[in-house]
Amino acid sequence: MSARAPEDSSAGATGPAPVPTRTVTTGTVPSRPRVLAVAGSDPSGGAGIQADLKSIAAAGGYGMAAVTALTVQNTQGVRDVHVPPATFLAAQLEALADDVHVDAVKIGMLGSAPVAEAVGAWLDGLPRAATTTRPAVVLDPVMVATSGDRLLDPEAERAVRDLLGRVDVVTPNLPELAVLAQEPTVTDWAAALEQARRLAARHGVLVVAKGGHLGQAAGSAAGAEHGAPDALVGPDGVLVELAGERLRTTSTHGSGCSLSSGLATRFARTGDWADALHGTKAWLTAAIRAGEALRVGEGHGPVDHLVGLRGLPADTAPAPAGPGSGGDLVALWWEDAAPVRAAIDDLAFVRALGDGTLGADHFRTYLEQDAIYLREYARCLARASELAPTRAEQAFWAGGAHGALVTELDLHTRWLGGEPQDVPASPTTSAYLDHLRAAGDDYATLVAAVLPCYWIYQDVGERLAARNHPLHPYAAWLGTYADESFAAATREAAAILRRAAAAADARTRDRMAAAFRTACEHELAFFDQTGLPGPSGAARGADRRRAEPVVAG
Ligand SMILES: Nc1ncnc2c1ncn2[C@@H]1O[C@H](COP(=O)(O)OP(=O)(O)OP(=O)(O)O)[C@@H](O)[C@H]1O
Ligand SMILES: Cc1ncc(CO)c(N)n1
Repeated sequence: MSARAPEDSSAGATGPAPVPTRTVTTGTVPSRPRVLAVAGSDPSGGAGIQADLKSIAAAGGYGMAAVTALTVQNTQGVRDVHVPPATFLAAQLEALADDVHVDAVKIGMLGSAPVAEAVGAWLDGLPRAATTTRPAVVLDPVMVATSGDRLLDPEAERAVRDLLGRVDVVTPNLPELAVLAQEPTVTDWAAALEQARRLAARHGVLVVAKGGHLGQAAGSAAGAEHGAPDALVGPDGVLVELAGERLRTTSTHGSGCSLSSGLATRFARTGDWADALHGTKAWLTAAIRAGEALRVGEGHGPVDHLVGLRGLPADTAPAPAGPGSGGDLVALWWEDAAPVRAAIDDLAFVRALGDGTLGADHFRTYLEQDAIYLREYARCLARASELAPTRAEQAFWAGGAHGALVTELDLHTRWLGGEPQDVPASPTTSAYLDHLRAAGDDYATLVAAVLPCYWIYQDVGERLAARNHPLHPYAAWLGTYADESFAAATREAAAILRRAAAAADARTRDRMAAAFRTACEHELAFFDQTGLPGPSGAARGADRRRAEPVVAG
């Protein structure tokens, strides 16, 4: 399962091996990989082996753990560290290797140089690359906890650096990246990617550069403007870059541990580091978002590793395992669409609607197209009602169709002073409607295609409604967004989609994911069709282009 040979362990002494992102295996990829975490223990359950085991399970693997160190730790900090003899860790690793076929290894906190050296010796004894039996190895070079406490002796940094040539992927945060590269800590993302590339080239290893610490070094506490990007970087540069929304939360304790063990598990299932990082990032973002609700501790709380299990009705089995299906698919699809949603918030039209500077002509053009859209959208909801497998779902979609025609369309025509006359559907409106109709008789795909219209409207609307005030020129309009019954309908539509996804086979789930994503992109194009120029036009271009093939097809 390994992507590379372990020979070049002495930094820079030999030429680094090429680092492919897609591993050619002679065996089959296991659907339930056996994944070993070699890491420290965090009694608060958010980081270390406790996080790893939950993360591995959430990604569909079987988790095992060899403990390198014990910490006295809660969400506020690390009070003490006890490192048992390295020989005891070596005995744990040996006992496992004697008995269990390990598909992937994640290495976390090592604590001391002798422990790091014992792990290195164990890695050296594993079967060589290009066989079916060598596990993929991810190293999370843990040096400092989220709370700021040290978790590695300074003299052990060299021993961790020595492991770089023996692993497939290393996942440093920005300060750890600098220590490994033996260079100053960088403060911007472009410099981080360049530093990661140098490290990858020097050691023949793939580097996942993590943007969680961006903004901190520059002194801005939240760093919201930096986002939370991650990237997979090889010796020749960036292989995959994932934009990430920076969530305003303190629930990030153990996010690095969770990322690395999720990555190792997903790689063992797919054989592709880029896919594995993509899936892990989508899951982790959902897990960070859900962390606060766990209400664990007063400091940096844990992420909710099992976010994928929440919200599934008790009578519904989780979706069967398969690449990319890690529990709550609908939450993952929503997270996957985060860049599209961010681009909607960023549109000149949406900003101007929020701050009240939107011209009446632009608003009118938007409403006219939306009225045309709503009449057809109501027909799609009526079609969902026709296809619904239960009476409750049939009634729900019939109610949705009625609501779109009566409540929403009435509002439009009142605002416009009558039904739009002789206004043709724009290419953008037609393309969106064609996409909805393309689901045909496939109920699950149709439900996936119609949901973004509810969800994005409700989500964007919530933020717009928060900016309303009595003197706002569109006060009456923005007021309609804060409607709790619409929010409830959105939740119900999402629950129906979740049930449909849980019952669907893998091919249908793929179709559903594409229908959901494309509908999100049509939402972006729809909001943007009034031709209002905005500062972020270049960023939006990519999303618009993705929606275009649907117009052609
Ligand atoms: N506020 C946030 N919002 C969204 N994602 C975040 C946030 N903070 C961290 N992440 C993500 O969590 C992962 C871990 O990132 P980070 O750079 O914080 O690693 P770390 O310092 O090793 O983590 P740890 O907190 O476990 O020590 C990355 O995927 C990062 O993008
Ligand atoms: C045991 C352990 N490993 C790693 C981290 C880093 O988050 C931590 N806080 N505790």
